[in-house]
Amino acid sequence: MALTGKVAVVSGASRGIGRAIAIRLAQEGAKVVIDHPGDDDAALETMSDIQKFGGEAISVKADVSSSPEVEFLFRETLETYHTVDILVNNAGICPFVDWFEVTEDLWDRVHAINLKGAFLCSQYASKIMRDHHHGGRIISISSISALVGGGLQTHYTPTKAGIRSLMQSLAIVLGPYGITCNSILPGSILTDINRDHYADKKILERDVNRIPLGRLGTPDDIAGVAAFLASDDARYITGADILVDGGLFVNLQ
Ligand SMILES: NC(=O)C1=CN([C@@H]2O[C@H](COP(=O)(O)OP(=O)(O)OC[C@H]3O[C@@H](n4cnc5c(N)ncnc54)[C@H](O)[C@@H]3O)[C@@H](O)[C@H]2O)C=CC1
Ligand SMILES: C[C@H](O)[C@@H]1OC(=O)[C@H](O)[C@@H]1O
Repeated sequence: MALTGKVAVVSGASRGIGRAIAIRLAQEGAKVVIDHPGDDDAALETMSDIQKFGGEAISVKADVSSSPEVEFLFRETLETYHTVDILVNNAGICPFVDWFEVTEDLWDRVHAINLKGAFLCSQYASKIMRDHHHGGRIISISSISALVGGGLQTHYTPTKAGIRSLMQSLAIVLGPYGITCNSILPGSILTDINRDHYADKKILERDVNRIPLGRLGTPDDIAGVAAFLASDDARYITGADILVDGGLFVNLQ
């Protein structure tokens, strides 16, 4: 197994893409820390799915937008597994809201969870990786929205562009420590984040028709790419993006 003996922290791993990544990394042999913001039942389900195939995981309640809670997340990780080799910055929210209705509070909340959360987790994880002298992998779930706009996502797309930019800058700073920093840019993946949005069949049909591969993505479509970036095969990749969108981005005409 490609990740045997590695310790991976996955933020927002109770559901959706984070959950699929946590399970896939555990299938590859990693010991996984399932971060969640208080989503206990779903986090326990992720953990029990991992334990069913003999994988190892713990779950830790920590809101990534809070520095003391992120400190707690990494303290618990060190107490149980003694190091961190892989961080996946996945936690995120995307309320679909009209531009004229976007409040300062909403703007701040989305930025605090999506972008500040990636900053806090990356800084805590990279200090451990630096001090333990074994290199590491930081993988952030940005979005196709780092490259294009979204009419109902004016408060969200800047956070995804920011995460991609953070990974590029961290690739420079952390390269000398053997820590790679990359982004995955998913297109439209059906999860709880957009389930209500896609309950509107017209919106669903419109979006699917724009995807050359003819379907929305699944969390597993992203999990395999995260496992690759965490593996030794990706050792010379840093500061890069992998767009995983079924061809949506190139479908202009
Ligand atoms: N579903 C999609 O089409 C796309 C999703 N993404 C990104 O993928 C990531 C995962 O989203 P999905 O799995 O789709 O949505 P989801 O809603 O299924 O999962 C989001 C996860 O983040 C966790 N979370 C929310 N606030 C948190 C906080 N303060 N601290 C810790 N965890 C928190 C939730 O508990 C949940 O496990 C997000 O960053 C999202 O922006 C990017 C591109 C497309
Ligand atoms: C949640 C949305 O469906 C999803 O989020 C993104 O980042 C993509 O751009 C999609 O719009």
